[in-house]
Amino acid sequence: MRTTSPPTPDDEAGEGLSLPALTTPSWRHFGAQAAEATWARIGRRLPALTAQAAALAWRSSPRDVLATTVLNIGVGAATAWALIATTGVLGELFQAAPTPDRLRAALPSLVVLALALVLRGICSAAAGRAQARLQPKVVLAAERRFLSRCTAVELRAFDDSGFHDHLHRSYARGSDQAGELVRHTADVLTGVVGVVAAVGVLGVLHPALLPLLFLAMAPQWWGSSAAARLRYRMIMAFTEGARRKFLLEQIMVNRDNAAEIRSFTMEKRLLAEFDRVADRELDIQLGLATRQSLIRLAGSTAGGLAAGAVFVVLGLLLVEGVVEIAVAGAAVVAIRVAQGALGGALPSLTHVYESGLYFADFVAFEEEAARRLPPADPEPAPEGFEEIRVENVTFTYPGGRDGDAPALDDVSLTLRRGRTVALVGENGSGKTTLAKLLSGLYGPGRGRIRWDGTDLARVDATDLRRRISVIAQDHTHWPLTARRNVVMSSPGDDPERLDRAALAAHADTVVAEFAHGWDTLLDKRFAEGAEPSGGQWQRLAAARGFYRGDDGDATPLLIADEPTAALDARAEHAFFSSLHAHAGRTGAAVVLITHRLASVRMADHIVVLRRGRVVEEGSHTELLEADGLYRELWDLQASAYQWSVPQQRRSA
Ligand SMILES: Nc1ncnc2c1ncn2[C@@H]1O[C@H](COP(=O)(O)OP(=O)(O)OP(=O)(O)O)[C@@H](O)[C@H]1O
Repeated sequence: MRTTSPPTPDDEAGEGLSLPALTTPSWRHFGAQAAEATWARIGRRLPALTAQAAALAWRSSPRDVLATTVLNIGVGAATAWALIATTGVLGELFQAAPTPDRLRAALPSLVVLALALVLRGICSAAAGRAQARLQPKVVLAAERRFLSRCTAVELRAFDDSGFHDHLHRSYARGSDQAGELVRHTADVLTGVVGVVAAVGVLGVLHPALLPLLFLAMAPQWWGSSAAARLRYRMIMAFTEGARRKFLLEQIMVNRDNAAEIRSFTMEKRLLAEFDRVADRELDIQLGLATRQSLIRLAGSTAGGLAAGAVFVVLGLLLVEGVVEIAVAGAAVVAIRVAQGALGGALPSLTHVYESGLYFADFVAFEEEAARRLPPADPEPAPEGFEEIRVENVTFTYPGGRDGDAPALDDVSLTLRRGRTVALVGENGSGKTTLAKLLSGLYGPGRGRIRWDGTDLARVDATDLRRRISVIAQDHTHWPLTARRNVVMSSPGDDPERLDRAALAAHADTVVAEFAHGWDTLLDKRFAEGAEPSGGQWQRLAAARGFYRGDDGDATPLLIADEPTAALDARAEHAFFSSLHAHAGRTGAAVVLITHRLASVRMADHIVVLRRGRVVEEGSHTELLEADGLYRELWDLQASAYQWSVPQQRRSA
């Protein structure tokens, strides 16, 4: 017989994880566009991008925009002034006179030069400060607009995978890129002002000097564009690797995975996969460093040759008497200034283009979100109802394929105040979907839901939801105190109402066990935070629903979607009793969704769904007599309990 020895840690590391290929993210498209951008394309888009950046910045802080612009122009003016003063200084210094006389004559121009440089420094520092204040304001304003859009769109937008992708792309890059766009645009402005100042001064000194300036700047232009393209190509080459690395990091640092990583001894395999990806990233980075050095070498060689050519031409102009020596000296300084300004502006130009692509996508998301807002000027929701009528409602989730069956198909039913209706049916039969329509989260595709005479399609959905309390199947674990987790469902903080809600949901016993009672923070990420169990969370979510529903007539509908899935038998029984008591005491209509048919028995009316259609309805007794799907499900659950007792006795 062959025996196999258990794998050693080294075997496990060797196996790796063999992650499959990732799908191409849509934002990669922008990286590709940036990598292929030519100066002509950038130039064509620049006016629109600058206008967008200016509008965005203006909305965030007009004061800082004005300061940035005016101070940058001040930097340019001071630069021009300093260059002209330099000509004056050089002109006096090159006079044929004794040195002390020359120095004395140059002194006024020297003072002007010093003043111009000081002014330039002050303007430059103040412009930097205004720019530094502007960027975070732009990011915050963009984030705020993004979040307000996300929370305002209709819920169905989240079921559309296209919208969802767009949302995540905008979330990941949009607001930051808005800030980058404004920052780089301001940097371009600073650079352009510097170049314009140098060009202006050279033009005044002698127009023949202008071609020299362009000759000196050409290698820089080339080097900058080559470096930018190289950078983008490398980023593109490693995008997939970076995403894999991120994915692996997320698996390893996520608390939810920590237990399974250890149980299945995945540590070495995860690290081996990480090393493989990281080694490839390192190779690419080292390759990038070498190629960047080569480009820098080529750029500086070309720059040196251009500088040599400039000096030769300047020398010829001097010999021919076209320019004086002072002008030639000032021209050298002006060319250096222009080169410095261009060196700052060129990389920013490519960044403006790249940020602009992301920002345009961000703006497109905002426009799309605006199209998905609830209708404007709806009617106010009715205060209450005697009857809710669901009439021939058909509903299909957005993003489904043609031919997909609707989640609800021609469903009709009636709810009345003070009565409990149970929705039952197998998984995927449409119960939760119906509950979401009843709670005003979705509107029906066809058919109507009416509160007495009012069609809910016409009313303000937010206003309507204020009158409904929901105990959701997938409730949120709010990172708040136990008290806030419950009372957040209604304005105000009423201790007696909190006690009643906790009692109804059996959350009082849960809270009694927390170290700080109601003031215990329910999130382990915070200091002294607690971690309730699934059933404890469920009781708190139920208390939240009861708390909201306990306000007289203001909340006439309570919907409980599988509220007891995680509860123990005692808590479950108590919960259903509370639910019925709630309907009796407040006069609210209660909708209960559950697979526990023993509890459904207590409902006033039971609706059975199958594949999105109502197939049976009536009281428990009527449905048992009808001998249909409900009977079948009931018998299955009942037989499990009847069978278990003799079985246990036999084995005892
Ligand atoms: N957000 C969604 N997008 C697309 N389809 C959905 C979505 N939610 C549910 N569905 C589909 O709608 C149908 C009804 O689902 P629903 O959640 O209403 O069933 P259910 O009766 O509540 O099921 P369960 O008992 O498992 O909770 C299912 O086919 C499900 O796949």
